[in-house]
Amino acid sequence: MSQQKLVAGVDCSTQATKVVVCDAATGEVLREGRAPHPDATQVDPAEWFKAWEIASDGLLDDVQAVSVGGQQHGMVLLDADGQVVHPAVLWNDTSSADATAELVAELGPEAWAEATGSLPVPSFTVTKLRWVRSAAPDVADRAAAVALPHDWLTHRLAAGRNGIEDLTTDRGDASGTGWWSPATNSYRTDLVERAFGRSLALPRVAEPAETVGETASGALLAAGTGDNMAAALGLDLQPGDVAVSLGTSGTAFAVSTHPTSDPSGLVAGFADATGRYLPLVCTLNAARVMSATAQLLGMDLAELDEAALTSSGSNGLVMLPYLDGERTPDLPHSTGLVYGLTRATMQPATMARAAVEGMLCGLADAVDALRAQGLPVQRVLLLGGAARSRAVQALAPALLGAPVVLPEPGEYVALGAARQAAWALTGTLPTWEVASGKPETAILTDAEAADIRARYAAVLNGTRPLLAQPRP
Ligand SMILES: Nc1ncnc2c1ncn2[C@@H]1O[C@H](COP(=O)(O)OP(=O)(O)O)[C@@H](O)[C@H]1O
Ligand SMILES: O=C(CO)[C@@H](O)[C@H](O)COP(=O)(O)O
Repeated sequence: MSQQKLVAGVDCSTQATKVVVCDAATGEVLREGRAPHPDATQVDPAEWFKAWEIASDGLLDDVQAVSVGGQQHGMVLLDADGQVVHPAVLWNDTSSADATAELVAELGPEAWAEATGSLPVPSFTVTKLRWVRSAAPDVADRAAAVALPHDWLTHRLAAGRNGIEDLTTDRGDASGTGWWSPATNSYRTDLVERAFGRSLALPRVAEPAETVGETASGALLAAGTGDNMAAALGLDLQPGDVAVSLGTSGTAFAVSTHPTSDPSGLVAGFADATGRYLPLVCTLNAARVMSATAQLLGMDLAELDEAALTSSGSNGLVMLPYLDGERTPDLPHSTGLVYGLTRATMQPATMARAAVEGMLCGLADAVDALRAQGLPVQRVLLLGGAARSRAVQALAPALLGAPVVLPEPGEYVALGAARQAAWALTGTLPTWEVASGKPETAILTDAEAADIRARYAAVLNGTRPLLAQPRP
């Protein structure tokens, strides 16, 4: 009789750490845990380790391999002894907006896209390096290495790792730094020096199925990856599939066998966790648009959903949901905007509907940007916390312009990390079935969706100078 092998996958995301323990052969989830993170854009990495300890408590006894998927881009600066010298500056911290403009102006958009596959936006780690130089020069002076959230947590979990020279990362997460080229599989250390004024130690880029260490209890540690790359693994994304993830960030991404480079900055030319590529568009405002609107309206998320579904439509009410500034379109200083208030539209249900539509219009533009890069969009797989919303499911097909598949609710980032752990453990990437649920019935016609998107585009384009003003 064959012995069941267990693997664990971790999602160290913006809002929480989630852990799943799975059967390595089938992917069946046997145990799960989660613990929240502080609600901030600069977070002491020790908080992630605390959350990991709580989320994994009592789950790991017989687990043979572990892998960490993590929120992309966050800057973790370490001194020569491997100690953290500043709270990690996360992907959704827009302090580096001016630094971004400087870096883009210095090299030019085409040169950045050619060098790294992407045009840096304030999320990218390279812009945070430039920012810290002037914002906290004493911190910059002490820094000897720079790592990403999943690199740091993997390092922290690895027993017997001695110092910054033992740090590891993977292609997927490295591709979001702004100093690694997916096309050539190599670091551009000149870009670190350009941003930071001097060199820093960088994690070694591990192979996709590599074992990079062992935990204190003797489980193998796989390379880990960025959260979107892990979700692609968890979904077993294939060409023609586009994943739309509605978590803290909104992302639309697809696997590709060739690298992309978009100097317009809309599509980031990332790498995936299998040796391929993962062109991706990311918005800063997704699930939290719904929770903030629910709070405004004095509703919980189920009531917001119900209100959005029963509303007769947004009737011309448009919400640009840039509550945390925005990344795509590149408007880091922007604030949100509600346009089209009349006595008829100034109603809770209409506002609920406009919030869901506004969030989805941002993602519809993201899916169009992937199409413009020549990526086929045969179907959209909806995931992330807000994919549980019935209103989202009902509005998404017509707004995104593609059939929507709803993978069964699950932690696909943690699952993808677990699948990578199984790959490192057994030497073979296992085939795990992804079960699909039944999405809510679609409620918009194509003509209605086109009208909503046209109004959204008109408000966005008409107010761009206003949205570029500094936030109050
Ligand atoms: N039914 C729902 N409708 C809308 N949003 C939801 C629903 N369920 C959960 N969420 C939201 O999903 C978010 C968490 O999603 P998740 O994908 O785990 O995010 P992250 O990976 O960024 O931590 C929270 O903001 C939560 O409010
Ligand atoms: O910055 C990006 C992608 O480029 C984000 O997608 C982060 O990776 C954070 O993701 P969530 O916490 O929202 O899952």
